[in-house]
Amino acid sequence: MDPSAPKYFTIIDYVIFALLLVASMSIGLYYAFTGGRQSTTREFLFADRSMKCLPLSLSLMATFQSAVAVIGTPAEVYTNGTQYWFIGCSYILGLLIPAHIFIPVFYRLHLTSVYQYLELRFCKAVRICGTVTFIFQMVIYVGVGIYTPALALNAVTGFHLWGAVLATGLVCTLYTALGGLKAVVWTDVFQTLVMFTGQLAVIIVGVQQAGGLSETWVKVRDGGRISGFDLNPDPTVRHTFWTLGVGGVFLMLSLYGVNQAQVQRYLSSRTEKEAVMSCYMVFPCLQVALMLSCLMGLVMYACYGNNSPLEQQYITSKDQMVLYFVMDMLQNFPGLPGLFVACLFSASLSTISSALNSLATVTIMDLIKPHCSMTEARATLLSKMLAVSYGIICLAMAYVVHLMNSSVLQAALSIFGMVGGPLLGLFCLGIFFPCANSIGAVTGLAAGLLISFWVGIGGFLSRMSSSVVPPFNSTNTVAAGPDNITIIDAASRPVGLHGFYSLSYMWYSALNSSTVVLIGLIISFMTGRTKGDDVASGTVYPVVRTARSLLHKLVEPSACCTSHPRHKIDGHKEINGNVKEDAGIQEETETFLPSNPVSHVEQETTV
Ligand SMILES: CC(C)(CO)[C@@H](O)C(=O)NCCC(=O)O
Ligand code: NA
Repeated sequence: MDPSAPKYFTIIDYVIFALLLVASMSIGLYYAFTGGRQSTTREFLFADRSMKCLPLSLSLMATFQSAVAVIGTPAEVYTNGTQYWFIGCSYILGLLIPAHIFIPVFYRLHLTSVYQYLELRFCKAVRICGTVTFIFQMVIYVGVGIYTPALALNAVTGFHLWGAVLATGLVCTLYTALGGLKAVVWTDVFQTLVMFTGQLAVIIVGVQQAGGLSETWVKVRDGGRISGFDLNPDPTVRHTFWTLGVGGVFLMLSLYGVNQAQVQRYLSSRTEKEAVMSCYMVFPCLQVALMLSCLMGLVMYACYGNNSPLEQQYITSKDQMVLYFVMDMLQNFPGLPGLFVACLFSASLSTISSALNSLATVTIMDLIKPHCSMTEARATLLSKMLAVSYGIICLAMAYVVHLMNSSVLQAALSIFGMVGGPLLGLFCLGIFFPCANSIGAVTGLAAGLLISFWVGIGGFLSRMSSSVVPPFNSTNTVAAGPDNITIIDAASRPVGLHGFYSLSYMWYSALNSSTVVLIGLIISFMTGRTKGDDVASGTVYPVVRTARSLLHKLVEPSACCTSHPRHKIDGHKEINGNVKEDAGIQEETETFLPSNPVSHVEQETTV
């Protein structure tokens, strides 16, 4: 059979794909007609603040794991080897810090959106700047998320491009608008399982086609696809242990620490402990997801070696490789291509729905409600209409993405770093630096975004114009192990402004968040820093005191049994999350700052 001929779906494949959409829709309908029937914003946006950690952790993982990762990671591993796998190291600190610093601060303030924190800590203007930046980030990201699976499907199977975009966009918008956060979380759970199953099925069949496990291993090892620790400190090398393991921590913090979509899940937990647990449980889920997508890249290499379908010009971009591989290898397994396409779209649906729900949340809570009072029923109706509107805006954005052209994984992670990075900096400025003031915060954010777009767009343009150094592709991999790559890079290392532009995209988040903190502090000191007493209580994390008490516990282990306040949280287990004004938590909050906590938050949160 001619390998360049388009591969077609069988009827079973279509049925499986349709089943995914029907099942997701049904979950949406179920939550539209049960419980409180989505009649309050508390239910629609916060799932009644009663979620448990298992569904939450799967949902937390699903939010930023879209078809982009399912398609992009194997393509990356196929071309450049397993170096990217080291991003898994960044998950450790990238989740521990949110669990023990961001969640306690945000949860105890009873926020309605993470941007409300910015108003409590700084002022209304900072809150609005943060909200607008977030909306900008998520709309672009969702555009990429809707477009990616549809494009790959179109290129390989001839499936109608805009048909797929519209089908996913509309189904997703509908179940998000009908079922609220409960539907979003439970479809995430279902879709994550479909995603894992699809990937696993392809890997198993792929290993079989490559001649078994040991044969697969020999092929990828001889092909130089197993990378060791690359400890090259050069920040312009795209993927090294430092860019992935350290730069990745900042990326993770911007996503799992301060991104509204994730914080909303922490806030909808029954208890703070449950929120922290869900954050812990994301770790194994993320590692499984990363492992499956990296393995898929290796299996693909074992099957094609250096004769990639891209090289043979059966396809036109790296991002079509995974789907080509699936259609090529799974031809004789009716239903499996459909399962994988369901996997791909599951990954994206779970991302889009989380994004739409969080976009509706910030728009109502940060932009509308503070400025005009309305009844609960009105606010809920408005939230649903906002979810639909954002669905349509994101569909339009998919068209804009269609006009751009870049490797989807790098594009998505660059957006996180370019827009999420400055936001992370803004929150860090507030949480760790009591002296920072509002003017510093706004100026810092502006400076961070400026540098970010300068480097990001400069880098994009200079990569476009200087395709002198060919991307590391399969022709020169035969002889070149990972060491040779470094030499090629070093020889052509760019200088001056070009050096600045060629900063690895994995450092964007770190660079941009540090810029915000640095500029924010300088401006704060120039315009009169905030005095300790003027900082709203509970909005600052006491770094020094926590470090000192940790040290104390290490030196004197017996002291922890008497002075540790943990038993107070445990005492809450049986108390339902609604009763948060309980004395135990008040006391906990007081360990942050010794004055009356959350008094001024209440008017807005306990509607
Ligand atoms: C963001 C991480 C690193 C962790 O969640 C990973 O899921 C990923 O590479 N995501 C790429 C973007 C996407 O899949 O939409
Ligand atoms: Na997803």
